Amino acid sequence: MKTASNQLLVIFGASGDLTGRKLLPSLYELHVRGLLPERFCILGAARTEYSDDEYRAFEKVHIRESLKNKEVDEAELDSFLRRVFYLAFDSTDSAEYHKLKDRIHQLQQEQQLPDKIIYYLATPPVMYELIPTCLKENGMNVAGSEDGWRRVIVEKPFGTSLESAERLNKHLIHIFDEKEIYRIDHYLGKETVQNILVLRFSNGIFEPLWNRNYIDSIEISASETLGVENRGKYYDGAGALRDMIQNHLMQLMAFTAMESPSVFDPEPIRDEIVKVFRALRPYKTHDMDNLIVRGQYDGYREEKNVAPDSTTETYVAMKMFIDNWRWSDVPFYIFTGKKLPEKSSEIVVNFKSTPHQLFAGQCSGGSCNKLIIRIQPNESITLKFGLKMPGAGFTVKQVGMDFRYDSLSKNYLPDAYERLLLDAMLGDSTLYARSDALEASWRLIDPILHHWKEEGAKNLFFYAPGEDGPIEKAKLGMVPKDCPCQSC
Ligand SMILES: NC(=O)C1=CN([C@@H]2O[C@H](COP(=O)(O)OP(=O)(O)OC[C@H]3O[C@@H](n4cnc5c(N)ncnc54)[C@H](OP(=O)(O)O)[C@@H]3O)[C@@H](O)[C@H]2O)C=CC1
Ligand SMILES: O=C1O[C@H](COP(=O)(O)O)[C@@H](O)[C@H](O)[C@H]1O
Repeated sequence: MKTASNQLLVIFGASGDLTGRKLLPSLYELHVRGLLPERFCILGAARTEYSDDEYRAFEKVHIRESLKNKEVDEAELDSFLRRVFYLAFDSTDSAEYHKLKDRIHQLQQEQQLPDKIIYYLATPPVMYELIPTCLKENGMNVAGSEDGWRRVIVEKPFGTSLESAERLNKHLIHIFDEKEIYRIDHYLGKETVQNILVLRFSNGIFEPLWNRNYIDSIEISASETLGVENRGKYYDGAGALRDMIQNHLMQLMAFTAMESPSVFDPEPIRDEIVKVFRALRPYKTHDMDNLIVRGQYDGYREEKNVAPDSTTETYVAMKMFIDNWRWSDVPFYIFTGKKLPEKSSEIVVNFKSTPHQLFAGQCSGGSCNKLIIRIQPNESITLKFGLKMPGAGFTVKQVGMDFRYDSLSKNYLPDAYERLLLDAMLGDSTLYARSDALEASWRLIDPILHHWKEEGAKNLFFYAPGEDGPIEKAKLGMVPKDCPCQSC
């Protein structure tokens, strides 16, 4: 396994939710597993005043909370926290960056760190342009030595429209090289998502069937039981289409639909992803209401920081097509929603049925041959097929062949952020989004957002928390018609 070189990670937004709940716990896990370089420090930055020790105490609580189901070795935790430092300053004010520059210099001297720095932007998105500008104005976007480097990790949302994503890309590329920019999509850090590529491209049995000749349709979903919680301000301006579909679910779609790269290297893989997005069939305005449904859970408008007349969607289901040789006319049903009956993300590949049905209970419409890739929770892969019920006659029953990740119990399943942080430290951008892919995905999403803006509440359906909008999904043809097998 490759090891990352010694380096410094600067986290902007260090007092925030993401840092406490995801970034530091993931870095702690990497520390425990011995995956961090020998000389590695984290410098957190935000406006709230803390000394190094106060900040360590503040984050210690969050790390413990985030790892509540695991045993935390206090000595390991303290040794990890000794790598953590903090600087209070206003990162929107270029004149204050000398404080950051001095602190970095001091840490590099004291901790004998090379001039290799990752900047992680975990701040409100309005600061994603400003922080890089300030870094450039203060000469901090380029390394001072030949073997040094700079990298920047940008959190989501990456833009709120095609125009803003293009503007942000243009801005960042003016300050950093494309290969120094890491646009995070935490779904790509999930083990099960990476396994889509291994399942498809390391097995001879699936790929010959992986096309329009044998596949009837594909469903890609992410259902959540939680509502918007304390993120009403962000979410009400975003909605499910921007929050989940434009990034996470479209990336899952790309992994499911892409061609095999000729080599397993970042750029060939990212080339294949962008080809999928460019082949997506754009929605014509008059089709949008037939091919996309959007809903809002009852009570959403009473959530904190949500407009009382909000038309923001908390649920979206859409039927997409990829106009290329492999997928022509195969529907991809993509859906996501908050306050649904269960938390589950999965990909279901529905294979075509046999040309003729011989047995009672056999599937007719689509097919009961399904490959279910369960992204979370209970990570698993299941193949469903029909078998004879024991006893007289020939009645078909659907059964499943299962692989469960927890059967590999000795192998630790890392959190998505662990994998992605480590990759950025190693300089591997395979699992990060490239600018052209992001722009191509926005190209599909933008007209839908415009259409909904014009429509207001028209065609927005309301659902009770705990319901999953079955009628609306059926409108798209997503729910199997009454099938004799009774179990698909
Ligand atoms: N939370 C999550 O689960 C996820 C978050 N994200 C993204 O990550 C980013 C951060 O989210 P989250 O942690 O939830 O947000 P929070 O609001 O919890 O944190 C924002 C951070 O930015 C800091 N900040 C704000 N203004 C300034 C300033 N002028 N100068 C310096 N620091 C500043 C705040 O600290 P202070 O007030 O002390 O200055 C705080 O540390 C967002 O873009 C979000 O979209 C993405 C996926 C999931
Ligand atoms: O990025 C986001 O993802 C989460 C869902 O992530 P998961 O890993 O729990 O599936 C979602 O709740 C949030 O709204 C969104 O911003």
